[in-house]
Amino acid sequence: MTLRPRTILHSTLTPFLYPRLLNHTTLAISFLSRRSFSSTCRCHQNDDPALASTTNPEHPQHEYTSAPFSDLRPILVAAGDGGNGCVSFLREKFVPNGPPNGGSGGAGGSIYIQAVYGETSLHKLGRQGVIKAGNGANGRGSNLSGKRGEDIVIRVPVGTAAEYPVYHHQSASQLLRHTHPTRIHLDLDKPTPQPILLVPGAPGGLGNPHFITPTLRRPKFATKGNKGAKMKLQLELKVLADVGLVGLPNAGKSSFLRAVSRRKARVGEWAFTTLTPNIGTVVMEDRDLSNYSGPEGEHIQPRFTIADIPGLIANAHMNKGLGHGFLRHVERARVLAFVVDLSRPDPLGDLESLWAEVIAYENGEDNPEGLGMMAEMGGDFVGEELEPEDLNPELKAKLEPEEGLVTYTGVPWNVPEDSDFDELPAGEAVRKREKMSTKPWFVIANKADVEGTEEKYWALKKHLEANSAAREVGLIPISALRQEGVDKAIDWMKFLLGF
Ligand SMILES: Nc1nc2c(ncn2[C@@H]2O[C@H](COP(=O)(O)OP(=O)(O)OP(=O)(O)O)[C@@H](O)[C@H]2O)c(=O)[nH]1
Ligand SMILES: [Mg+2]
Repeated sequence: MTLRPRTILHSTLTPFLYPRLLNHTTLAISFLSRRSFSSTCRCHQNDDPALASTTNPEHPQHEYTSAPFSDLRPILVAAGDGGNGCVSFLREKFVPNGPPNGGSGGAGGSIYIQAVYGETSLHKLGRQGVIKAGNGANGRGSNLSGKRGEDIVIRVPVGTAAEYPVYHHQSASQLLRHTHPTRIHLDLDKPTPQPILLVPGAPGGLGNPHFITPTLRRPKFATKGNKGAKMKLQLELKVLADVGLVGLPNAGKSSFLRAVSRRKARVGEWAFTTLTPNIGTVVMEDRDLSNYSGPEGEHIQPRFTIADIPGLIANAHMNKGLGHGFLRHVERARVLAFVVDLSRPDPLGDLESLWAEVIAYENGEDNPEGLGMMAEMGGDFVGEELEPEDLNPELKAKLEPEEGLVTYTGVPWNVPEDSDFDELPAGEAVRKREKMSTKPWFVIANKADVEGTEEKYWALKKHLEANSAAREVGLIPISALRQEGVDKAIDWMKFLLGF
């Protein structure tokens, strides 16, 4: 991504200041008003503002630029082939030329996807190579239809999004054109009790009795089953948390998480200590539990979750897109908590860079071609050519599904009428991203125990208030290290989450 100059950052920051906090005065953060800062400090400050020196020498940069965790998984799925139709005739004593009785082939198995609690990673899926459903069995004589192929249900963690490509006119069967008219983005952010159909199994061939006509009483042909469609799916696991911590490397996000939850997040003096997202849970012991229910409906102590993601960096010395990639983990957070390090030379500039990253991510700027996630991962359409059988028109008409006949329960999207399979509206090709800039947000000003940070805190506060319509600015000074002020940050989270 290209970095925006400072002046632009101002203009992107300003309109989003406290959009949901207007006129809010009840949560008076009185401790904010005249907090005296401790002057004794244990300094973990990094003098080099460019952060380069904070990089752990034992973890050279190329190690972390390769995004080591498996939250994006291209997988190849293949529906089962249809069994062939059978050519057979009744043969009995005294019935020398009996009527045709070839059974039809069984349909191939379908591929389904289901989001379940209990799965935590997409790791296993990646190792399976092609995930293939069973083939339908061939039809047999005596009108015995072939057995259906076995279905496959891909179980993924709740929070997985699946994206897959368009099927084009010539290459897809009628069936697929009905079920998959366009690129699909499926967001499995809740468990799905019923598996969702991804690729329907291919239809089986028809046995020879289907081709009886007034002039042809004993057809000596049947049709072959269709080949099962294959396609490449991009699965993406997004961490689901109520609050997302967004900050530069070393700002103290993991320290904050450690201070407020039982999560033992790794904390280090170097940038990029955190390479995979951590989720911490804050249990609100002061709340009455009767009003809250867990995923299975049972009453639980009210709680919320906080996601600590790897640090975001605006500097060009990182691979393009690395920082943005992690933002997907806070994309679905309900509240954004920006963590700034008051001990750095320009906390305001840092906050603005963070906003710039968020907005660049939201606008898809890490992906200039606008081709969406598939392009990012180098994925492409690998659907097999499903040539229509070379059949006479009468037979073709039989194979074409009748209007309104092909309805698949479990497909959660509507098939648009008259959809043009070859053309995609430009906007739809771009991966859908949630609007992050409209979420409620506040700022955690960390490392307030370090000497000389008080002035920076007030300067930052003044600047935010001057640029905001809100009366109270959620800028909470804390020391994650000493666990001071963190309760106030939690209060803000509770408030913004509506507790
Ligand atoms: N003085 C002081 N140091 C702190 C405070 N909070 C964190 N630190 C230190 O700052 C350094 C970075 O802390 P982390 O919690 O690992 O920072 P992070 O934001 O998670 O960093 P990444 O995971 O690399 O993005 C560590 O050396 C911490 O001990 C604080 O409140 N005061
Ligand atoms: Mg960390």
